[in-house]
Amino acid sequence: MQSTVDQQRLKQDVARAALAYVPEDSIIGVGTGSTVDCFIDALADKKDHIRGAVSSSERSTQKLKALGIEVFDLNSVSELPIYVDGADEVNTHLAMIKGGGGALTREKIVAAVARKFICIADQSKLVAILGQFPLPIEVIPSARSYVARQLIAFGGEPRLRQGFTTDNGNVILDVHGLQIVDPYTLEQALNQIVGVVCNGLFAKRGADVLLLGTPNGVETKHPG
Ligand SMILES: O=C[C@H](O)[C@H](O)[C@H](O)COP(=O)(O)O
Repeated sequence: MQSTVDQQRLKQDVARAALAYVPEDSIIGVGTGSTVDCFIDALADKKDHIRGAVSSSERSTQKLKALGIEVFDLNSVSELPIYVDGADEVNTHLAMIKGGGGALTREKIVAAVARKFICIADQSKLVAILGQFPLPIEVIPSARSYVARQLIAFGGEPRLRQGFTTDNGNVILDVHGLQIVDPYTLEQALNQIVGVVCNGLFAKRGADVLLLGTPNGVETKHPG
């Protein structure tokens, strides 16, 4: 059983390893979460070598700015060489479940713009089949009940994330009990439900590189 201290060290290890992918004089995409927090801390040492960042959440924006890293609006940036973000679960094809922190929609948008997605994660996130972690779905508030009924038809058990509003003013339904053997197809199908803004499956745009933190060092993985 891994202790919290050990897990934090693995997050710091992968965060530092991701710095090798940051091009000089670039604007990079930065995700959200506790692993990305470690990456932003590490990035501060390199801040004079980059132009700045596009952020996927208010949380990361505040942290970047506090460390003196300029944050650009995505609409003012035409290309991003890399996007660095964590995952709640990742499989060997580097498809992911994301959105545990509720930032999935902006994350998917920034990831879509980036040429390369670098996923940083400790070893606990690597799974054979996605779905043990409840799948987050961002929903327009007035469509909440309708979407929940549709999700039951997919075999899942949707639960409203209580007391939580996304940066976009929407709610999150966390879908429990899914065994996601075909993430690409499920991602497309969920997008067809009216009222769904975004789902937390990143399969169409999965990661290009996974930096996986293990007690024996950082392993670099590519889609299998
Ligand atoms: O909305 C949150 C993001 O998708 C995160 O990347 C994900 O939840 C992983 O976060 P953490 O690094 O804290 O486990």
